[in-house]
Amino acid sequence: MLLAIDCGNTNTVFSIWDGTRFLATWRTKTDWQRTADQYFVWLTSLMQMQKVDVTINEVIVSATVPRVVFNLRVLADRYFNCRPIVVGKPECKLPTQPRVDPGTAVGPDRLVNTAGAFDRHGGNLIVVDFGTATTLDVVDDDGAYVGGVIAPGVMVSLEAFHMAAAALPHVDVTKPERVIGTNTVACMQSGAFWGYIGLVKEITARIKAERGRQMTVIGTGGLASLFAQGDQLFDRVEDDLTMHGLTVIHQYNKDLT
Ligand SMILES: Nc1ncnc2c1ncn2[C@@H]1O[C@H](COP(=O)(O)OP(=O)(O)OP(=O)(O)O)[C@@H](O)[C@H]1O
Ligand SMILES: CC(C)(CO)[C@@H](O)C(=O)NCCC(=O)O
Ligand SMILES: [K+]
Repeated sequence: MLLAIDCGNTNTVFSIWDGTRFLATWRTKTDWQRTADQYFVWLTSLMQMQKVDVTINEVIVSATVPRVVFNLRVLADRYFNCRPIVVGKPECKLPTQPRVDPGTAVGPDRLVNTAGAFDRHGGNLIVVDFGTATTLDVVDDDGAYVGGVIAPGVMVSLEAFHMAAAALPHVDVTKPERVIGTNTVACMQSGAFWGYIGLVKEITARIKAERGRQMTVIGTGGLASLFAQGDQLFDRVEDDLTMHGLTVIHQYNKDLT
């Protein structure tokens, strides 16, 4: 059974994949100091609670935080008796090589999103991922990652805003009733919500124009379904896209050996 681990700058998601479907998915805060033993205790207690009675013998990891990889390797080695595949490392092959400037270390999550989206939808895609950063990944017709856009994440900008301005509270993102806020929180929520709608609309339109073709836009990440309520931003919203991409890359590497 495969354990797929998607480690972002904020959260780390663990999913168990039985070859056909995800049996369970659990999320924890990303913390590079968490040890293999701690991961294992946490994971096994959740598995027991949800009666996921399987043996994990394969692990794939995507980590945007390089420092977490060490302890995840120890976890795989000590408790699951295997060497993990780590996306971005030379031993992990990708279905299609990215085409970017030499020396660019593309975030593994973006490579994984690319592989997952291409597997489901074929080429000419824009993947919009609302994580710690808001990223747009452009996928060519052959499935190659050919670049994109990195913007501050929604939570990052709201947190920075709260810290920088003495009179501004912390707010959660929601879809405001109206654009014109009549109190501070509503004003800030409107700025965050419609601001990001505008960002995604403008950038996807410009990407399509720059490439001179129609492209399918896929939204993923925790806030994608919220932003999908604001406008016709996406052709699809797929919350499990990154996890799906991990299973695609894992299968690809297995087939090579
Ligand atoms: N309505 C909401 N308001 C604020 N945050 C939300 C809301 N819905 C979901 N989220 C946040 O979205 C995030 C889940 O998205 P996702 O896993 O894609 O990103 P992340 O974990 O923050 O980033 P990364 O993958 O870079 O670590 C969670 O942090 C969750 O708190
Ligand atoms: C942009 C983030 C932080 C999004 O998770 C990650 O993909 C990353 O650290 N990327 C490295 C830079 C790049 O992708 O070009
Ligand atoms: K993510």
